Amino acid sequence: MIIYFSQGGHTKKVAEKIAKKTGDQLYAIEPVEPYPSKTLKAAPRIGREIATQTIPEVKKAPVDVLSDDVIYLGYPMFGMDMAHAMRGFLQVNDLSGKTIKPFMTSGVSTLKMSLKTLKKLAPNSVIDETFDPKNL
Ligand SMILES: Cc1cc2nc3c(=O)[nH]c(=O)nc-3n(C[C@H](O)[C@H](O)[C@H](O)COP(=O)(O)O)c2cc1C
Repeated sequence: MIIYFSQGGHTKKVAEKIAKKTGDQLYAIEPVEPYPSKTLKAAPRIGREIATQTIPEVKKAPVDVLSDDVIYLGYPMFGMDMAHAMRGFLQVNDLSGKTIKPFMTSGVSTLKMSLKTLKKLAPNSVIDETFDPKNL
């Protein structure tokens, strides 16, 4: 299963590329209050969430979304770390015992900059830090 958050579509594109290669299904996480798809409109909210360290409420995924042992987990980098919407997802969805293959899109930030947050929010998962969708 490929679980991703994408505000502006970049991460969605990468998720879809992974799906083509692996045949996995896609699940777009759903914030209770959706972000505008136009980045100019979404940016003030994202900026506020970064400044105030606010985690938005995110819907719980259906059980079948969480049934695979391997989860590809994708998010944009916002404020040099994992997008807050993905943090909200990990707070209400338990990925214990699973292998997480994380990927991200960003301007300049690296995946590594988000791994501390990922490990904190998925403490009982195996994180494949070497995963890179380009190598699929
Ligand atoms: C409010 C805001 C903050 C951002 N912060 C960062 C950042 O800290 N580091 C970075 O490399 N890119 C940053 N970006 C760029 C996004 O990570 C990049 O455009 C990403 O591909 C967006 O993914 P999406 O289209 O799937 O939402 C930021 C973008 C926005 C709108």
